[in-house]
Amino acid sequence: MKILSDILKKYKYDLVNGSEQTSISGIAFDSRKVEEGTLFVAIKGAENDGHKFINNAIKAGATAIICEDTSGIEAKNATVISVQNSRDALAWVAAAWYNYPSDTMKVIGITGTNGKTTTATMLYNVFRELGYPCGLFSTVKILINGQQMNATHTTPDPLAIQGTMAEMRDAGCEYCFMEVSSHAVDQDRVKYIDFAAGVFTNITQDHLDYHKTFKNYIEAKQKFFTHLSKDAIAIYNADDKNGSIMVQNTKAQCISYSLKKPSDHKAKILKKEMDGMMLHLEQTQMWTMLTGFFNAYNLMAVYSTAIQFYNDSQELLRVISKQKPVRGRFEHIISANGTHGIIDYAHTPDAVENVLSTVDEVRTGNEQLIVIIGAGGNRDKTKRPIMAQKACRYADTVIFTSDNPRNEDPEAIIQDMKTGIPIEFTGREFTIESREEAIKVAVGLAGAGDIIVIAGKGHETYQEVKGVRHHFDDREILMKHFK
Ligand SMILES: CC(=O)N[C@H]1[C@@H](OP(=O)(O)OP(=O)(O)OC[C@H]2O[C@@H](n3ccc(=O)[nH]c3=O)[C@H](O)[C@@H]2O)O[C@H](CO)[C@@H](O)[C@@H]1O[C@H](C)C(=O)N[C@@H](C)C(=O)N[C@H](CCC(=O)O)C(=O)O
Ligand SMILES: Nc1ncnc2c1ncn2[C@@H]1O[C@H](COP(=O)(O)OP(=O)(O)OP(=O)(O)O)[C@@H](O)[C@H]1O
Ligand SMILES: N[C@H](CCC[C@H](N)C(=O)O)C(=O)O
Ligand SMILES: [Mg+2]
Repeated sequence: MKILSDILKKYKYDLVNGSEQTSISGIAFDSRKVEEGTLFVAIKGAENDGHKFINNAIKAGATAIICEDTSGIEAKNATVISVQNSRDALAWVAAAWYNYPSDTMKVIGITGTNGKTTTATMLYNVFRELGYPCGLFSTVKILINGQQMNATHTTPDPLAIQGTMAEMRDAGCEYCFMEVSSHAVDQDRVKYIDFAAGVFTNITQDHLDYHKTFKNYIEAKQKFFTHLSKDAIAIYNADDKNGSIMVQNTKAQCISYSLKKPSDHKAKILKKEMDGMMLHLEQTQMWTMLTGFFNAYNLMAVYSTAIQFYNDSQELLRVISKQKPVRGRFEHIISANGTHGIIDYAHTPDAVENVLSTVDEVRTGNEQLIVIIGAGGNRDKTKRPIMAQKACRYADTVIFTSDNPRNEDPEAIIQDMKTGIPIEFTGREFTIESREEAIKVAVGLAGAGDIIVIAGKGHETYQEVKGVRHHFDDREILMKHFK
């Protein structure tokens, strides 16, 4: 139990009804999760307005309400607090409820269109190997010193973040690595977290369904760096067109990394192969099991961040060079007869370009490249034809298939994609809506040495159709047909 005035101390609000001395047994922003004594925070969302559920929350036992609009509230005995921005207030009370866990550890937030999971996961693994207790928030999973919890979002809601971070604190974590999505910044999910560092990987087209314009998308990511404190460090990719823009308003100390320009940390790719590459970094040659220039950027992000907190460069490079690819990111499987399968989470035009151009660089040129690709439903529609166009640019054969159709018609999503097929490619594509069938056909077409890239779902173990998640795992299906 906590007293309302304690969790609102120093926060700007108006008391509309009741008393700030009200006791609170918990916090909820979903009326369906309210219990006796809960503080209910009403949020205006994309689909619903939490204000409509305030009276339900009170009936369910809420003793206090935080909201922006107090009209229509049948308060009776409930305390009603009016604030300017409920999402901001939710982030504030969530941090206070769990006694500010981010104050007790170094929290490092990683943002960017692509590379967040790869970078955050590698940082977590590197610091664990260096002997530090650590936590990780990622798209794939949440980890506390090796103990796994399921992830529902790339960056969860403020209550889930603060609650999990409190568990990290209780487990003695010294570091917490967290993917920070643009949705999370826009919705204040990470506000009032005391970040020790922020990392920017890159920004290219995605999420225009949500942000509407690329400019808004850039601004959402920039806001994350603008909110860092003067004691924090902002580490950014200087080769990205918007790298310096990200950090232009930050008070944090800025550190840059690059493969092309003068910067604080610089690397060079010496040799690239299917299963790794040789990098030159800090006067040292380092072999890594990750491949592709995009992974050289991820490794630079890892090194440039880690060296801020752990200053033995050689030891750091030794541990970084031992890192394996992250699940579903350029995951390479070879069949008994020598066909190569690559499972990758490329679900943006830039990621498709990067993965396929990398395959193109490491292939001999005599083998076939078959790409299986789809696009998610209820997400940015404008990226669909561009993803298709990129696939056709490098592949010999493209099989268009279903990803997570969500509430859209999978056939219509595929049709959107196919408008991006260049005329000269016509006739080299198939449409096989069933993803399993698409994988089976690709395996049937491929011989020894040929390469099948399965893009878009990476680590995912489900296919989401009309709100239901059916078990589906690209890796499992590929292995089955590889036998
Ligand atoms: C568009 C979006 O980001 N939506 C997220 C947002 O929901 P919302 O605030 O818009 O919620 P809403 O459904 O409109 O409801 C408004 C309010 O009414 C409340 N409500 C609703 C019904 C009811 O009966 N009672 C009630 O109180 C809701 O709990 C909510 O507080 O806030 C919720 C809680 O944090 C999220 O679960 C939800 O994620 C949805 C499921 C989602 O799909 N989000 C994706 C797009 C997302 O966030 N993706 C990014 C990563 C993307 C990437 O980097 O690739 C992520 O971080 O995962
Ligand atoms: N630094 C990078 N630059 C560009 N593309 C990348 C980079 N790193 C990875 N990719 C591509 O993007 C895909 C997704 O990578 P990753 O999961 O690390 O990104 P993410 O930012 O966490 O994605 P999400 O937004 O879905 O959480 C990879 O499978 C690969 O195709
Ligand atoms: N975090 C990303 C994942 C996309 C993965 C792809 N398989 C899809 O369903 O679109 C998103 O929500 O946009
Ligand atoms: Mg991710």
